[in-house]
Amino acid sequence: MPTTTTPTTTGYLNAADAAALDAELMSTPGYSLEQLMELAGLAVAEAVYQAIPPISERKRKVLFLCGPGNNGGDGLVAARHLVFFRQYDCTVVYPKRSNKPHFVNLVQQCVNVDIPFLEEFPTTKEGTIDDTYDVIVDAIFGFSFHGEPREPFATLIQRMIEIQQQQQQQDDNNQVKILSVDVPSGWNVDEGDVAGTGFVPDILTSLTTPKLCSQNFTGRHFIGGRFLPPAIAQKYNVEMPPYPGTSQVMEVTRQHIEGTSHQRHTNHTEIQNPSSTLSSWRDEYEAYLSEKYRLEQQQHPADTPSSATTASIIDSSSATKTSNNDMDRNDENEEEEESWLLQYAKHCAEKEARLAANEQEQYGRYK
Ligand SMILES: NC(=O)C1=CN([C@@H]2O[C@H](COP(=O)(O)OP(=O)(O)OC[C@H]3O[C@@H](n4cnc5c(N)ncnc54)[C@H](O)[C@@H]3O)[C@@H](O)[C@H]2O)[C@@H](O)CC1
Ligand SMILES: [K+]
Repeated sequence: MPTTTTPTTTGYLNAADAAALDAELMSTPGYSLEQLMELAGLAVAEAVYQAIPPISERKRKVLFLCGPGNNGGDGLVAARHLVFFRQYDCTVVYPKRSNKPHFVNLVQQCVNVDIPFLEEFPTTKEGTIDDTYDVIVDAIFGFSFHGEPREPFATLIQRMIEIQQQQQQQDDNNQVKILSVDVPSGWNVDEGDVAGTGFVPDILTSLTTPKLCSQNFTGRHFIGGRFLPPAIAQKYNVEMPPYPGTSQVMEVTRQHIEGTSHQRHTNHTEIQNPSSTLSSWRDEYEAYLSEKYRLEQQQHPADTPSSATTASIIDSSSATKTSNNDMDRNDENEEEEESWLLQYAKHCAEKEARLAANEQEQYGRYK
């Protein structure tokens, strides 16, 4: 059985621990890469759905940039699931295909649902970069990336940066959003964008638990990968988020300013009271929860729990945080945890029911 280095105590995994956890999980009887990648990819698809929800006028266009390893595999799985979510048209750029049977099968499954494959970043008829996508999913590199990106992936990362630079000049709400899978590609897994590329995704979906490089990420942040058994989570000091209901992801964005015109980069500086380095996803989540409830109450006062309930959710969330650091948690704290989890889960279930009703209505238009 592989041994871990000293796990970080921050709740964020460094590259060595992420690899050790991954190896340990795969060597644990009962788990397979295929199964975990399927769940990871499903989580990514759900994060896309939540961050860039369907619209009624047309299908959303999603471009997947898939790298040579398992991060790219997550992208292939996510593309297929999004097609089954119905309101998304997916295209995959997969320039360096793995010939492992699992990956060959994943490609075939995408082909079976008519997903087109490209070798390089798409261009328009005029030869310029095609930036007509609603979302670009960066599934190029994950936690095994090191050094400087080599071709053909360096160019794919460069294209994302160029699109971001172009869009900075435009005041347009229809900007393409970039969602990175697990790690923003090109970032050092422990230290972030030390190469100074300037690439900052709008959305990050961390798998299993956030990696060290995401400590100062201030865009929308989801955690997915709802499969870690408690013994491994404990060994690596990973705290699983309280995923609501059947969801494969949970948003833990530090400060999520919903409804503002979402200017990339300026969005990062608009954030109020940004926490400095966070101690765990819980800090991020608490700030998010408080902001989310404040905004939802403003927008739909009759639809959201009362401020007293909200305050108690957040208070007991803080209480849980303290108690979670204490392995001898008492019953009272467990009850508190249950109470805020249950309230939050109930709120999410109501919201999901509303979304499902909307979707039902929209689906009729696509038939
Ligand atoms: N345990 C987990 O949490 C799970 C992780 N999964 C995914 O697996 C990822 C890790 O997968 P892998 O270990 O295959 O690694 P990656 O997908 O991060 O990348 C490895 C590949 O990138 C290449 N590479 C590395 N540095 C490069 C450079 N500078 N230029 C060009 N190519 C370079 C390597 O040769 C290798 O082919 C995670 O980030 C996550 O997305 C999921 O699929 C399944 C569950
Ligand atoms: K990535």
